Amino acid sequence: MSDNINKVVVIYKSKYGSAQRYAQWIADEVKADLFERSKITLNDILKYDTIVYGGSLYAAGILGISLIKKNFDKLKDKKVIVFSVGASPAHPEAINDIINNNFTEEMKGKVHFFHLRGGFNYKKLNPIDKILMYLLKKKIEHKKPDELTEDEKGMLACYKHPADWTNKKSINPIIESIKSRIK
Ligand SMILES: Cc1cc2nc3c(=O)[nH]c(=O)nc-3n(C[C@H](O)[C@H](O)[C@H](O)COP(=O)(O)O)c2cc1C
Repeated sequence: MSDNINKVVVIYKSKYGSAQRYAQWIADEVKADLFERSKITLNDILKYDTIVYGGSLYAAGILGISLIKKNFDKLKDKKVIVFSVGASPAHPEAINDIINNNFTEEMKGKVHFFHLRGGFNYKKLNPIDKILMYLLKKKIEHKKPDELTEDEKGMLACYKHPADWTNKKSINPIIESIKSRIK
């Protein structure tokens, strides 16, 4: 690890691999330790100065965010960076919704938050996710074409053609945040 950054850990929870890929890219870039969420305890996390948590989005929730939420009292004096990974593009309304759905008021003031785009492959979903996404598709299709938002149109297109928006460059703001000493 280079001298100008503190001890960094990257923790992730992913179902189909996008959040894992981003976590791996980030950990490689700053030479941080990398753990899947179930493989690290709170006591181990407390040994680090900077905690980066990444989880993919399912029904507006960041997978495994309870690890940070439940223990925030013990983590709040450290630098905490959270990133979500989802099908939604990172526009301000989407980011606001993610923050409101997943963070306490205290976390909103202290956590450095980023949203990254993952991927979507309907054919590869497990049976339950497939049913959920099928129902979402039906709900979107029920709308009149001129009522569809750009995101909904984009989502419908993904059912036919798998999408992979993961892009190494999009981790750059997170890398900057890890390297900056300001908490
Ligand atoms: C059942 C289900 C619910 C989802 N809900 C959301 C969501 O609320 N917001 C979003 O942006 N993406 C949502 N997605 C898309 C996933 O977040 C996206 O595919 C992501 O890349 C998955 O990351 P992973 O490969 O790390 O599991 C959902 C996908 C499924 C299958």
